[in-house]
Amino acid sequence: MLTVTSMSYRSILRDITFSLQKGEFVALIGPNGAGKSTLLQVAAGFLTPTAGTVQLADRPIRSYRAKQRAARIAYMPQTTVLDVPYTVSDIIHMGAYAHDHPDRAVIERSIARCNVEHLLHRDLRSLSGGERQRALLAKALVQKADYLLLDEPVSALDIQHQLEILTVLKSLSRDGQGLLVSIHHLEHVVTFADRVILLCDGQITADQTVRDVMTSRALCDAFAVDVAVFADPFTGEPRLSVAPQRKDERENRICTRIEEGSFR
Ligand SMILES: Nc1ncnc2c1ncn2[C@@H]1O[C@H](COP(=O)(O)OP(=O)(O)OP(=O)(O)O)[C@@H](O)[C@H]1O
Repeated sequence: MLTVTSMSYRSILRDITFSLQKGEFVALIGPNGAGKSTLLQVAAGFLTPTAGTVQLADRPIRSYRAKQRAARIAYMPQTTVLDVPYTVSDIIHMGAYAHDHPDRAVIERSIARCNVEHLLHRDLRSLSGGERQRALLAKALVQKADYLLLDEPVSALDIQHQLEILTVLKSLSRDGQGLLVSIHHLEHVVTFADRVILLCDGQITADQTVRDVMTSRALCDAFAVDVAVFADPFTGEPRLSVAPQRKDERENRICTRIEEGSFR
């Protein structure tokens, strides 16, 4: 288990406590500047908290050597700036650094899952934003880590690739990996996540099931939008609709039209 306890980071994060278990798909949501990227970097061991602890399997995350940690946690940043002539193939194979013997089957499966076969010999710097994001995600998958901490991994993808990649991530969690994924598209959160951590102004304001958070007043307060969650009439799956909050509602801090759907 990855456990964050009473963690603060400078003035950006305050008193953060949560845990991530293998097999969970946890969505990290919150407004711009709430601290999601910073939280992921601290949880992944790349930033040292100014208070509190981050433990991985009952050991401080910072006590792991880089290679040991890479075998347990794969972290994908929101943006990656690389000004060296690596091909996509080079980058993806770097993910295998965490293990003494590269797992060919996992490398091939990750390449296929992220749909980057046709890009393998391209210079990473020449790719489009979405192509680059899929290549870097393939690298993270190749790490075969127990936990994946992914910062907006589908933000640059077209809708088909967003759904394909989120389906892949969901299947990884079903197969036993623990995922903490920052996502701005609330519809995707409803469809794919098991649990939601809502971060507002550096503090966790909700850490509950999708059903609890995505129909709660907290969501409206956090984003100042009008939210409706309902059961898809054809499939029964949860669906979410968002609209700008009406001015009078915003001033009165009234959150309207939150409907409990009959989804699972
Ligand atoms: N290196 C830094 N120095 C100073 N302030 C920083 C630094 N990194 C982040 N911040 C600030 O910390 C806050 C949280 O930033 P962070 O990137 O973690 O937010 P976020 O929730 O990921 O936002 P977004 O949704 O826009 O990606 C922001 O106000 C940001 O300006």
